[in-house]
Amino acid sequence: MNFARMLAQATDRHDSLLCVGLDPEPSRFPGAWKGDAGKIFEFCARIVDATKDVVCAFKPQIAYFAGHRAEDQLEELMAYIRRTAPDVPVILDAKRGDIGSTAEQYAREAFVRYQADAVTLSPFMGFDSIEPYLKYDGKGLILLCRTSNAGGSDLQAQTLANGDKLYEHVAKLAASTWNRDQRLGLVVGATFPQELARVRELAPTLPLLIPGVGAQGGDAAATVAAAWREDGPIIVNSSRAVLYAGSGEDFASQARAVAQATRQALQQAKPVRA
Ligand SMILES: O=C(O)c1cc(=O)[nH]c(=O)n1[C@@H]1O[C@H](COP(=O)(O)O)[C@@H](O)[C@H]1O
Repeated sequence: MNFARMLAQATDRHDSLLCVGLDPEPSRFPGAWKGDAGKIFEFCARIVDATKDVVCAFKPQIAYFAGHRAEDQLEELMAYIRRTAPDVPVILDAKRGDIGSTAEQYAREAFVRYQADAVTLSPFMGFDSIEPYLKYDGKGLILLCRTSNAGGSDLQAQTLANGDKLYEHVAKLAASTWNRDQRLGLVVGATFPQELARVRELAPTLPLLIPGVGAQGGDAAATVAAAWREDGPIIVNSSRAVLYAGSGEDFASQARAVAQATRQALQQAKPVRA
């Protein structure tokens, strides 16, 4: 099944706009697992078990695995999610961007090695750095547009010769010429609700991956108000606030409680249908 359809079904079935980000940091693991990079898979699998019925997606961040020489555990985790939560799409957060021949290898990594349903990409190197990923039917490509960090403004807020800010230009391209077969989405931080609303205006129906609620302080209600549309999917990511909600043996149920509360806050912020 393609990414867009999986996302729509998981969003509906679980009544959820929440994506749980899988950013395993061993130094924050509970109890006896603390500091043990050999427990990355187990930690993430427990989080998946505890939240799979309250999310619209999972988003493993590849650096948290690669940084600990734990790519094998990421492969295991991807297979585990596929097996135990087959209806939940998985976005591999890799933020790749390179010339076409190298991009082909990154695309292979995301979609063949890890079997992801979608991947995050940097659009900085232009369309030919994105094109190789389009060869994989049905997969979603989510381009960085207005990132959640303060430094995102350094480049993304610069005004171009045509009067657009760089992030606006990215949104326009993704909503038009670059979106050849309707598989592009955009990353926009919850920490910048005004820019989020602007991106939604420029790209009314594109899926928006919105990180920054939870640990980065973005507001769930403001996020939904700025970006949610009946025909424009949003995927609101929270990682650390969910993963490290508890530090004891009950960490998974604590994670579930925070995920449920975040999911509810997002649902409640949706406009009531007339
Ligand atoms: O592409 C992303 O997911 C991303 C883009 C962005 O602008 N900001 C951002 O925080 N992220 C990722 O989203 C997650 C946010 O984690 P928390 O701040 O712990 O919720 C991390 O995995 C980041 O790498």
